[in-house]
Amino acid sequence: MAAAGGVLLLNVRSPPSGQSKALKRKLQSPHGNPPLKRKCKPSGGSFKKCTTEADIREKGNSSKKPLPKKQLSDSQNESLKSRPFVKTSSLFRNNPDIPEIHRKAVQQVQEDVFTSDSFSQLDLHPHLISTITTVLKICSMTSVQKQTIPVLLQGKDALVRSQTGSGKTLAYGIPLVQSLQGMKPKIQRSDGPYALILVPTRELALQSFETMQKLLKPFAWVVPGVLMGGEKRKSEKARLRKGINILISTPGRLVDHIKSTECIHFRRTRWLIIDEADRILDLGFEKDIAVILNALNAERETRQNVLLSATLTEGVTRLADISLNDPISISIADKIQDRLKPASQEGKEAISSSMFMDQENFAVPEKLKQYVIMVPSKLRLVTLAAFILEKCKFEKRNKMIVFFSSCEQVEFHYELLLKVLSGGLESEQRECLSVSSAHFQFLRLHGNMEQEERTEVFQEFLKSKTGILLCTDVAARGLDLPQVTWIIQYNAPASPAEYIHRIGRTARIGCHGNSLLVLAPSEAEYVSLLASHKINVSEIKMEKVLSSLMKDNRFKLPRSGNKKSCGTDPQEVRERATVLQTKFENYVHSSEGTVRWAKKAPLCGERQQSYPRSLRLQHGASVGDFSALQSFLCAYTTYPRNLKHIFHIKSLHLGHVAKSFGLRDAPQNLSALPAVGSKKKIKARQKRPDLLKKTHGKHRLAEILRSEYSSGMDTGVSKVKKKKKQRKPGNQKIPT
Ligand SMILES: Nc1ncnc2c1ncn2[C@@H]1O[C@H](COP(=O)(O)OP(=O)(O)OP(=O)(O)O)[C@@H](O)[C@H]1O
Repeated sequence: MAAAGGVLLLNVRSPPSGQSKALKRKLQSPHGNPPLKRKCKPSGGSFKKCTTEADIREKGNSSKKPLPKKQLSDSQNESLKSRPFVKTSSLFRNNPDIPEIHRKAVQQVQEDVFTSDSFSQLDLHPHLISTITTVLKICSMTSVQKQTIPVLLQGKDALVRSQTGSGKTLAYGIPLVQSLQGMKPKIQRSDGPYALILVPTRELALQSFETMQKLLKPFAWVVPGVLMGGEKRKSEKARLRKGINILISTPGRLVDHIKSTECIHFRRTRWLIIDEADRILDLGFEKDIAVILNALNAERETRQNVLLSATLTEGVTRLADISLNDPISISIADKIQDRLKPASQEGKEAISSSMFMDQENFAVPEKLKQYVIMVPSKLRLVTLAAFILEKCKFEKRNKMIVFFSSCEQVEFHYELLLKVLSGGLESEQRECLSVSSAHFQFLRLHGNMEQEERTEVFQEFLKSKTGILLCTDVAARGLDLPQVTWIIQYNAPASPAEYIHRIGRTARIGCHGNSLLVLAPSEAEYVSLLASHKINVSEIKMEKVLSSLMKDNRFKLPRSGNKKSCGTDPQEVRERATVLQTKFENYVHSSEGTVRWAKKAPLCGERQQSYPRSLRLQHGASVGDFSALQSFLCAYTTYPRNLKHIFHIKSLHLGHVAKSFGLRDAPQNLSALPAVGSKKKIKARQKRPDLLKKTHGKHRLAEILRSEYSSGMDTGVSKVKKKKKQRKPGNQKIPT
């Protein structure tokens, strides 16, 4: 018997007393919202039994229907009184059909990662070769290294494309170190930067810095340094003053120093390396790059320039035009395609072949198995949880990254999964903590975290053999996290290129790996889109993933009699999924704060106070302006125009989506855009229509999403008090 609006009352064992109180409050309209629609009113201050376990059966067996309350014995009544009921919804009703995936299998672009050639074949300093073999423990070159290193050693500019995890960092790092260690007169620390390496994220900056440190071991007079935001500006200035010869930075942070740090200069900068070049151009970095190029050009005429990425897209042509001088194009996949072509075609191809000819078909690591799962919105959360349970509890030895489309979703799911799957809920602790918590190590990484914590998390996940990292695209590019076995894309990426980078966090340098893309039925066409870029995905059925719940008795429904579970009985799988969903909902509805956190932006001034205490303590102001659901909707509106037919906000059922955030109802009056900032800020915007315009709609969204990659300092609205350093006009002025 379903209550109004498809809501059921389900009796599950021992919910925490706090939760039942919260439920009562909810029913009494704690936020001033209208009370939830129910057919069954609570009697005598406690919840009346409306539905039992049998009621969640879609095709209910009449013999299993509950006895009416009046027919229950006194002892049964007593036991029911002591077992409060938990509201949940029907997960398996009114879902859209899951479409069949029709697409032809495509021949994926593949690259040979390794060559049999050793580094000793190159004209490198013997100490550099011994560092490569003893410190980095690398013997033979990868294909991209074999092709790139000689070109860069000749002093040429290059545009380098090779698949994720194929060794591009060393492809530029080795020739850079070879060139700088041999300079006469010997490089002095106080000379300042000879090389500038730009990367899109702080973690990648840190990683590249560590690689350079290793390569420079025998050449201690060449000093690498990193500027990445989040650190005190003062200490970075001090390091710049002392001298950094190989400067690794995120664009935003570097621009900040260009504008505010007197001692920064590029008089001797003869290398510019832009890693993840296509990403650096996205989301507004272009402006920063223009400032940087102007600063470089103003101080030195010639420079060797290198652009690298696994996905050099059209945007890079523009960057290549303004930053490269007669570059050599290196594309490993193209080389292989050429080899596979009949001899008669080769000449023709060579003439028309350009770096960007095949740019929309990206190479995928050979040992990477890609899967897709089609999940109706309501079932997303339980399916994700079941998948995590299967891979990280029952299979073990898995290390997983789960990508979300916003910082708020990462925080929210981190808390939710930690509490519910790791047995962090009070009620669970007694029964299950010892069993389950040992299997899960949840970590999270996103652009709204304090830098110190970001670095800690990154290092911890780097070193651990297992664990689940929930993150935004801040971890999608360049990060080399060993032994990652699964990549989950819980929200689809905005482009096939981003898909390639996300999945590229596994199956690196010839290793095995797996990826899973979660799509709603309305998003099924994304599979064809991937196929059009020569990306093949195989389907995993949602039912199969949910059946993992049969292995976890925490989600077993207390059944009438002693009926045994029968393997993967689909009905019991559904029951267990419902129990799990109920646990999520109980947690979310356990306080007003969590409900609001899941649902919508806090009111002005009460932002932090209403979040769970643990969150406030842990993350301080890091929980942003958005709630999780709102931020999801917001991100959904930012899919590019050419994907709107697949990801359109109108195709989402808000009530169903709310379920996947552990909410029992669709929020009322939810606008896709949040109430941004404080009353003061809003007032200021009213006075400044230009600002309002600037921060409105998509621009605002782009800014928010871009914050993932920002320097961590307010570079947009200039707070720089120091007088801007006057620079000589450059010979190649780039408009900003
Ligand atoms: N010649 C080599 N032999 C074995 N391992 C190597 C070799 N060169 C690099 N590696 C290792 O391969 C891993 C991936 O390298 P790297 O991070 O440079 O890849 P990438 O091509 O830049 O990937 P992405 O496109 O994701 O940024 C690193 O752990 C690196 O140490």
